[in-house]
Amino acid sequence: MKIFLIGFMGCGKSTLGRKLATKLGYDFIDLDHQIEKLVGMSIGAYFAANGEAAFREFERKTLQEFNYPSNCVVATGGGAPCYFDNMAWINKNGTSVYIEMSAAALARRLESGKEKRPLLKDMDQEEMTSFIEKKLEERNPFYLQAGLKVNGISLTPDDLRALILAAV
Ligand SMILES: Nc1ncnc2c1ncn2[C@@H]1O[C@H](COP(=O)(O)OP(=O)(O)OP(=O)(O)O)[C@@H](O)[C@H]1O
Ligand SMILES: O=C(O)C1=C[C@@H](O)[C@@H](O)[C@H](O)C1
Ligand SMILES: [Mg+2]
Repeated sequence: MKIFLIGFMGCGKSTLGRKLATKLGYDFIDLDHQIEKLVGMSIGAYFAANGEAAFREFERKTLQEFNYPSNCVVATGGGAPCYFDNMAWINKNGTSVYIEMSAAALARRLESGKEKRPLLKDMDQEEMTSFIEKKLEERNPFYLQAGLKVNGISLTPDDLRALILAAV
């Protein structure tokens, strides 16, 4: 089974995904890290050098052309499902799981680590909360196409595994 974790920055795709993969005995793939490996720089540096549109193209190519093992957990980039035909591609090729959280909870979590996230790096808590609220409105129509939606607050890898296994 190929499990694609989707959701906003900070919802826990990378952190939970790695632990979930270990529990299932699956490979773990973090598409943001894969992109960083392929372009030879951080996502922040890639945004600064080439802009967001170039990043989205590269992200689509990486998502859709990666040679996935048959059993894996994939942490997608926060924006990946919301561009091109990526969400349809994800649903055609795997089981998608949306880790949902409120804008306020995401903003609290993202306070540390925002320098690594180019879309957020210059914002304070208040700006971040309203930016995330607006982005979630735009992105939810894509995220909500996931086969399964789970609440990301206090979500443990064991909870996530149980919810996924119950749903498939
Ligand atoms: N289930 C959880 N409970 C509590 N804290 C968490 C949980 N999952 C992640 N975190 C914390 O939230 C922050 C963001 O998590 P993570 O990097 O996994 O998010 P992400 O969804 O991969 O974000 P991005 O889309 O930017 O890659 C980290 O500091 C992490 O330690
Ligand atoms: O939500 C987004 O648009 C992003 C999320 C991160 O995972 C990275 O893919 C990048 O920082 C953009
Ligand atoms: Mg991540």
